[in-house]
Amino acid sequence: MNILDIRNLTIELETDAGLVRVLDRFSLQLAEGEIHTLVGESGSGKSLLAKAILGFINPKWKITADRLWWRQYDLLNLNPAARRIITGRDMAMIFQDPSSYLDPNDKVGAQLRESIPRGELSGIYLKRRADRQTRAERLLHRVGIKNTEEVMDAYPHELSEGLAQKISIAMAIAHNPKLLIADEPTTAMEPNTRAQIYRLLTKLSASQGMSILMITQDLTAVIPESKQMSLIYCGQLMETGPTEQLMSTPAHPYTEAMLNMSLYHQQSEPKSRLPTLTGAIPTLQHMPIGCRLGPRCPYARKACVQQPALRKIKSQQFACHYPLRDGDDHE
Ligand SMILES: Nc1ncnc2c1ncn2[C@@H]1O[C@H](COP(=O)(O)OP(=O)(O)OP(=O)(O)O)[C@@H](O)[C@H]1O
Repeated sequence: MNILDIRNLTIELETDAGLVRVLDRFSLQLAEGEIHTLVGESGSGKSLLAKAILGFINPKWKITADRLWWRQYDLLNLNPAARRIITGRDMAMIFQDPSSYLDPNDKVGAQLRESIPRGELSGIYLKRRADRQTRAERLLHRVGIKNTEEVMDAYPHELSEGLAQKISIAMAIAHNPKLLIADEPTTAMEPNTRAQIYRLLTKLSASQGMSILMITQDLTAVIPESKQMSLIYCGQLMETGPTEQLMSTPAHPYTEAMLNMSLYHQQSEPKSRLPTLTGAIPTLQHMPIGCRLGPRCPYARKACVQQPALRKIKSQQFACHYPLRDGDDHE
């Protein structure tokens, strides 16, 4: 069952050059307990999508959607107070740089204790304080930290990058969210630490039935446990579906190009340059009309000045007039 259902979400921002569509009819569905990876180059609108889901919205942004549903809640039509309650209760986010999340002036223990929801503690002050401490230690155990006393007594800058990220995950899951948005949580980490963080997130998702929207810029960061994947380019959905299927038989030229790019980088001694995209990502003020990949796409033709509708082959969906594989049933 889809716990998050986004259909044709559009976000327009006011810039010096006028109103710009940073998300253009973007759709995404996330099932309960599922890990779904959103892949897109820098500036493609991934963080804005996360903000729209969490409700961190500037009142000046123009947001429309056929559907922006979280569980049974129609998020766009909730009043701000109700939305804040639902987001605070059900959702959490972690970031690329955990230190942006942690207060540098406060010891880790104090911050962890503070992250435990007040409503879950009862009794007199001394009991609540002791319970907070026990809950904080338990949180550390859940993220695989054993030397709890030492870690709680440290300031954030005294922690390694991986440890700091584990603390930010512990704080994010303190209220048992149903959705965790992980915005490039391992970028710039060394491979071992990266693998540890991924293992931890996968374990948490499996043990708590927590859905995770994993955000990344490149396909090499897509973990096998992420059964679903979506690719976004300049605010438009290019392709979405089962990760394995998209990796083995991409239908969209963008998915193919991203795959080629990641294969190229994985070669220890790259000999041949696999075909990827030419040119550069357009600026916000100069978005192409129709399919925004058009000017960089090797298969583009006249029809691409019209934005393609989403088409479907089994569970794989893509927005392309000239896909690498074809299907019959249109959505
Ligand atoms: N508040 C804002 N006002 C104006 N433009 C914005 C604002 N926030 C984001 N943008 C622009 O919207 C586009 C999408 O931004 P976003 O941060 O969502 O990209 P991203 O895919 O998350 O990139 P990255 O991977 O580098 O974080 C970018 O061109 C960005 O400059």
